[in-house]
Amino acid sequence: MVIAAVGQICSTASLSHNLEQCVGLISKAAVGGARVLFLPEASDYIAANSQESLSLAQPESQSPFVRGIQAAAKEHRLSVNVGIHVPVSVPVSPTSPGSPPETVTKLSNRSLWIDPDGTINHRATYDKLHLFDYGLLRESATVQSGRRLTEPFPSPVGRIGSLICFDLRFPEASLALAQPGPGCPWVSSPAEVVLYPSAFTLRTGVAHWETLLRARAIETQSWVIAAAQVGRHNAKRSSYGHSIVVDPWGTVKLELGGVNDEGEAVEGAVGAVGFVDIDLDEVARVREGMPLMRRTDLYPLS
Ligand SMILES: O=C(O)CNC(=O)[C@H](CS)NC(=O)CCC(=O)C(=O)O
Repeated sequence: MVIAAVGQICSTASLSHNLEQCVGLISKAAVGGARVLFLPEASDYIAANSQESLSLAQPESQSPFVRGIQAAAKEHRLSVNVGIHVPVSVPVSPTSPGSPPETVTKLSNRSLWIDPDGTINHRATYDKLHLFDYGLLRESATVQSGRRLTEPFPSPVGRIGSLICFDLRFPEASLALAQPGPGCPWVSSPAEVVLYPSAFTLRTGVAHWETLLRARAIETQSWVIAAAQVGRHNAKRSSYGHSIVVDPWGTVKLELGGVNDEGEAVEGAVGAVGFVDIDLDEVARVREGMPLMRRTDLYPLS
């Protein structure tokens, strides 16, 4: 058994305030005996609009937010998974034939893994593949979709498959990580834990959040860990909260607080940290007890 901690924050456009929240949670997680802390998507900031989001992003290697998380992870000897934004240069097709190639700056919506010595595990970096365009939110206006799944990587709580938020609605991605068929390069070492750091909306959270997370755990026969943003980020935007850990049988092992109907976090929900014993034998027991032999010869995953 290894203790994992899940932290819930309310990011705003103030990176220093967001860092403060995360560092506080890293310390609480360490005091509680956790080996790993899972933090939400976009822990570095949630901006009020596209321009602000683009202007706040900093390269990973120069970001005071990332450095602050690295220093706190090292101080407390703890692994940390955290969601950030990083600028990326994206080629655009020339406006007229013969004009020079141009680029625009967009963002990667990135999940980072920081080891207990404070270094970034670059093999564990994942850039969100599916972008959320719904209602007033147009993620594709600022974010460039990632180019690949990240091969499941070892951690103190088992082999991890990283996905982010809206990726939750695409079961093929989690199946490829945790129940890979022939043709997946990591077929011998599938994920045992699937991550969905998130910032879900209220409307979709009430309707879908827990059901989707439990379904992903049940069908991948994996632990599912979803650290979530909660409460009001700015005048226009709130997140649903309810960070969850689900075991490979689909039982909810941990759930943190959410928001009221107005989108205000309930008492204690911002800055909450929860602890779960991750029992990896449970993955083996569930997978051996009920083998899910996919007929990917008839319905290929890719
Ligand atoms: O905006 C940022 O900076 C960080 N990114 C997010 O919060 C993203 C894109 S707007 N949110 C989601 O994917 C919510 C998905 C969701 O709510 C659903 O699938 O129902």
